[in-house]
Amino acid sequence: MTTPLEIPGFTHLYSGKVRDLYAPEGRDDQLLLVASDRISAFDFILDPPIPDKGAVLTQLSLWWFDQLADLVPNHVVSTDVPEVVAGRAVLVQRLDMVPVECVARAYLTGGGLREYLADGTVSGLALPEGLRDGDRFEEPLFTPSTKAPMGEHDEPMSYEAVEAEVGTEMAARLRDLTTRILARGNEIAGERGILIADTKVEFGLDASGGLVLADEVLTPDSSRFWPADQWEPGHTQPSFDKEFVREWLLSAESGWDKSSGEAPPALPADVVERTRAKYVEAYERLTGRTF
Ligand SMILES: C[C@H](c1ccccc1)n1cc(-c2ncnc(N)c2C#N)cn1
Repeated sequence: MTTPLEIPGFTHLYSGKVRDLYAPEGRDDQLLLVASDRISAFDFILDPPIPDKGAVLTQLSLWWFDQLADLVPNHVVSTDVPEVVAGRAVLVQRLDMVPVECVARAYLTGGGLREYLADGTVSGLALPEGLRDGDRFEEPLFTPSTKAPMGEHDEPMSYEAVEAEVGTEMAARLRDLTTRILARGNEIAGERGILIADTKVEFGLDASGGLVLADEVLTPDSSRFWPADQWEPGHTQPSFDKEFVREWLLSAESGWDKSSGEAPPALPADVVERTRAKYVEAYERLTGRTF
């Protein structure tokens, strides 16, 4: 992992795969959430970073927070951030984070599909037989998971386990909000030719115990974005944003053997640029704004 960026007036707290968390010196009620240009695929952080990815996804998340403000309050305090992270950082209210990865799925794929094929359930929810990769659920499903330590995979969590962790009332609230956020996301994205297959959101509790939407929301890093015009159940769907990266890494040209466990080679410039363009395209199609 690279050395985290030094930001005068802020203390580095934690680095995730693609984001970093800082504390403002002298203020313990806020945090600075910084999105890097790092891109992750096949469980590796790839090289090189994708120019502007952090800024595009930060601005997209801020737009989604506004679209969802009638549904749930959020943790955004200000976008007046240090110049060195301008456009790709957000000052947020420090919350008591709920220890559950709140995942909602509108389509069956990824880890949910693997669990379904193994035992007919997703996060303990029994599903009908005969579902295929990419099939759409009538309503988004709440399929929570644990918050695994860095580098490990989140484990599916049954709804009963969520209730045991946070209580029945909070569990119901988490399920309701998480599924409604994805449903709203798909209402809006669907009109713009993008399907959001699934998403992970995080909630925290404010000082008065109120539930607040935190982290990032409905970005290609927290969700699976699929081009709607290529949706075809029965096989892996193309990723809206990572397809060029995946295709190149799996091609003979890269020389990479995915099963080797070795880190992938650096991405060629054209793959980097075309991937950057997909992030900008997602932002502009969803928000109607120019990046
Ligand atoms: C998972 C995520 C993370 C972000 C960036 C880098 C690595 C992880 N994270 C968010 C908090 C957090 N804690 C207290 N209050 C908050 N408002 C937030 C938020 N958002 C802690 N971790």
